[in-house]
Amino acid sequence: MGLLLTSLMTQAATDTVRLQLTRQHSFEFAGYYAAQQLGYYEEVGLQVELLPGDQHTNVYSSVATGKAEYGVGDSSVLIERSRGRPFSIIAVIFQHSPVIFITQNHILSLDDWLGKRAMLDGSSDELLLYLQQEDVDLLDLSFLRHSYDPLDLVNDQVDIMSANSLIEPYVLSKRNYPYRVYMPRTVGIDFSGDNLFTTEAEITRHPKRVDAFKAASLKGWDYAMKHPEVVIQWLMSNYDSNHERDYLAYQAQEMFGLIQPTLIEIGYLNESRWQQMKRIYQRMGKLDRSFDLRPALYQLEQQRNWRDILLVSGIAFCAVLVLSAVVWYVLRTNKRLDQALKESQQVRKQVVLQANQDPLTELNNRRFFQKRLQSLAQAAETEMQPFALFYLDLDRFKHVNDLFGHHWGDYLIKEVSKRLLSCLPSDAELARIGGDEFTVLVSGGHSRSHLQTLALDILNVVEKPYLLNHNEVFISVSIGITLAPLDSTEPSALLQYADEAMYEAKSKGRNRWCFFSFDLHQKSVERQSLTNDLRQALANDELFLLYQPIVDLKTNRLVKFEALIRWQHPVRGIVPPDTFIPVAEESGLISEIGDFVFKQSLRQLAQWRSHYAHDLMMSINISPYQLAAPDLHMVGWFDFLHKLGLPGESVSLEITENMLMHHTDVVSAQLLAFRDQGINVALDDFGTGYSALAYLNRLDIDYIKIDRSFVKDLLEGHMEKDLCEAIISMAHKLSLKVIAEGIETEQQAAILQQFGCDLGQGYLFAKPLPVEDAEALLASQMMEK
Ligand SMILES: Nc1nc2c(ncn2[C@@H]2O[C@H](COP(=O)(O)O[C@H]3[C@@H](O)[C@H](n4cnc5c(=O)[nH]c(N)nc54)O[C@@H]3COP(=O)(O)O)[C@@H](O)[C@H]2O)c(=O)[nH]1
Repeated sequence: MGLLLTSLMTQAATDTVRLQLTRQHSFEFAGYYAAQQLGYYEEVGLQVELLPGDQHTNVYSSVATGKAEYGVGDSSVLIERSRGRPFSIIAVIFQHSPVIFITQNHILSLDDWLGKRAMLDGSSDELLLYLQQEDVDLLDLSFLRHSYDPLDLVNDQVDIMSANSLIEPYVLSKRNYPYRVYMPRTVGIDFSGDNLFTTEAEITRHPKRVDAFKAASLKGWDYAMKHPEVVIQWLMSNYDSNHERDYLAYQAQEMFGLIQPTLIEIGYLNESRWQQMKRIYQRMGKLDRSFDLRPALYQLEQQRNWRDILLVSGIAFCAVLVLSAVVWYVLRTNKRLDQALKESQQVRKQVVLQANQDPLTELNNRRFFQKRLQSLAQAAETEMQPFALFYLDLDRFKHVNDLFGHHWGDYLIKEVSKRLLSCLPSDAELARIGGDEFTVLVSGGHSRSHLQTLALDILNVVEKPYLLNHNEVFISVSIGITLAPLDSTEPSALLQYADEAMYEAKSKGRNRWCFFSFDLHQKSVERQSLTNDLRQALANDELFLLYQPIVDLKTNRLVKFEALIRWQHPVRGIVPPDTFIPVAEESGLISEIGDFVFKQSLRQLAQWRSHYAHDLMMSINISPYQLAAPDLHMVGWFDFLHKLGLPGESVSLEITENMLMHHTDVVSAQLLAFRDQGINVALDDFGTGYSALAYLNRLDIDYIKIDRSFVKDLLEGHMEKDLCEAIISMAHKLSLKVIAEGIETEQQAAILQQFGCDLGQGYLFAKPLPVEDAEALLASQMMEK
C-alpha cells in the first residue's frame, strides 16, 4: 500500500471530495479521521470533507445526487444498484455486520420469543433472514414501532429489539441492565458491515482519484486500528462529537471483532462472500436473477478490464481449437457409440455400477458423489433449491490400521458404512469418497436444528463400540457441514468449505460437527498463506533463536538456557511460535524446523561452554509430532551431539504432558533412547494435564516444569500456593527436579525458594534474549566468579 500511495502522490493539484457518513462523528469512522489528521489524503492530492449524518440522512441519496462523491453503506449498496443507482463498492471496512437482536434477559432462547413484543428495523435483511432460518414466524411476534431507544427494554416497553452492536449494548451495560444478544452470524448469515462506495461516474471520470482516496483511507484505517486511543483523542478535540471517551473506547474494542484487522487485510473484498450475499438477496426476492455483481465490486471490475483484453486476443485462437475439437469429438463419439451398442446389456450395467460404486462398502463412490453434487449445485444456482453437504472423516482411523492391520481397518470401514446407512433418512445420499472419508448430501431446505439432529445421530451410531479381532474398539467421526445456496453454489467451493468445517471440528476436539462460516474460511485462508510463507522462511533465514536464562534458585546463578524460536516475517513482523508451530506441525515442516532448533542451539551451547561455562546446559522444546515419529524427525541427532563433543547431560528436551497420553509405545522407547544417551527430559506445563507424578518416574522424566499459571497466582491463601508446595515436595521424593516457569516477582521467587524449588525461569531474571545479550550475561556471570 505504501508503494501505491507514493505513486499516487505524484498527483499535483488538490481535489476536494466529500464522504457521506451515516451518523454523527464516532469511532465507527475512525480510519477517515486518521487519514485526515495524518495528512494521508493531502499526500495524494486530496482535500476530504467528512459529512456527518443524523437520523434523516440517506447516504445513498447523498451520493446519487452528488452531495457527496463517496459514501459509507452496508451490503444494501447492491439493492440500491439494482434500483438504478450505479454504485460500486471500493473497499470493505467491516468484514462483519454489527446488526443484532437484543432481548430482555429472561428470554433464554428463540423458543421463548413466541408472543413477545418486538421492535424490528425492517430494512435489516440479515435479521429477517435470521428469523426465517431459525423458524421464527413473524406472525408469532407482536410488532411495535421502533423507538431506537434501548431504555425501552429497561422500562419493559418491549421484549426484543433489533440493534447495532456498536450502540445499544453500551447503553444497557452502562446501566448494568442484563440482556441477551442474538446474532445472525452465529448461524452463518454473515453480511459485511460498513463499505466504502462511490458511483460508476466517479470511477470513469476520476479513476486516479478513486484509487488515491481508497488507498489513503485504508492507510488511515490501518493506523486507527493500531492506535485507537490517538484517534479517540482527535475525535474528542477536533471533531464535533459529543460522545464520551468510554463510549468511543467501547466502539473501538467492538470494531476490532467486526473488522478483524489482524486476520484480514483492511478493505479486502472477498468475491465469494458477495456472491453469497447476492444469492441471499435473490432468494428473498430483493435482487433479480439477472443481477450482475461484477460491476458492483470495484476491484473485480478492474481485474475484468484486463481479462477482457486477454479474452479478445484469445478468442480467435480458441474458436479454431473448439471447432477442431468438436469435429474430432463427433467422429470419435460416433465410433464409440457404435462399439458400445454391440456390448451386452449386462456388461453395460456392470460397468456403470463399477464406475459409480465403492468396491469395499458398495456405497456410492467419489465419482458418483461429484456428479450428484454438480447437479444439486446447479439446481441450487438456477432454482434456489437448497441442500446440505456433510463431510465426514473418522478420527484417528490410522491408529486402528496401524494397531490391527489393514484387514481389520477395512472391516471397520464396512461396519461404519452400515451404521451410517442405518441412521440416515431417505433424502440423504451417502458416499465414500476416500479411505476414511464419507459425504452425505441432504436435499431440501432443512433447518439448522434438523441438520444438527442428523449430525448427532451420525456421531451416536459411529461411537458405539466395534469388535475387532476380539477387542472392543472405539472410534469417532468429525463432521463439517456446508449449505447451498447459502454458502455457495460452486461444487468445488462447497466441498472445500465442508472440508474446512470438518477440519475445524477436528481442531475443536473431534467427535463433533461444525457448520461452515466465512470466519472459518478466513482462518483457513490465513493458515494456508502462513504455511506457504513458512516454507520459504528457513531458506530465507527468517527463523532465529532467543535464549531465556534458567537460574538455580538457591544461588541465583544461570545454569541453563531455553532455546525459543522466533520468525522474522518480511511483512507481518515477528511471528510468535504459538502462531506458527501449529502450522508447522500440520504441514510437516516441523521436522525441518525442529532440526534447525536442535542443531543451532547446540552449536551455540558448544561455543558458550568452551568460552564461558563448561557446565552450561540447553533446554530445547520438542513438538509431539517429532516425538511420535523420531525415525522421521530426529534423524542423526545423537551423532550431531557427539560430533560437537557435548555430553548428553548438557541437553534437556522439553516435552508436554499430553505427549505421554498418546503413542505410548513409541514415546516410551524414545524416552529410553534419550536416557541411554544421558539426555535429560523435562515435562513442560506441568499441572495443566493429567500426569501422575509416580507415572513420570517410571517414564524416565528428569525435570518437571510447573506451569506459569500456578506461579502467577502464588499468593498467600491461594490454592496454587499449596499445590506448588505439594508438587515440589512429591517430585523431590521421586528424585525429580523442579523448574518453576513464569516467575515475574521477587515474592514469587521467595515463596518458591522457601518450598525448595530447584530452578526458576521468568521475566524477573530475564526475558528471552538475542544471542549477543545472552552471551553478555554469561560473560558478566563469569566475571563475578
Ligand atoms: N516445538 C517448539 N515449540 C517452541 C519452540 N520455541 C518456543 N516454543 C513454544 O512456543 C510457546 C510460546 O513460546 P514463547 O512465546 O517463546 O514464550 C516463552 C517465554 O517467552 C514465556 N515466558 C517465560 N517467562 C515468562 C514470564 O515470566 N512471563 C510470561 N508471561 N511468559 C514467560 O514462556 C514461554 C516458554 O514456555 P515453555 O516452553 O513452556 O517453558 C511455548 O509453549 C514454547 O514451548 C521451538 O523451538 N519448538
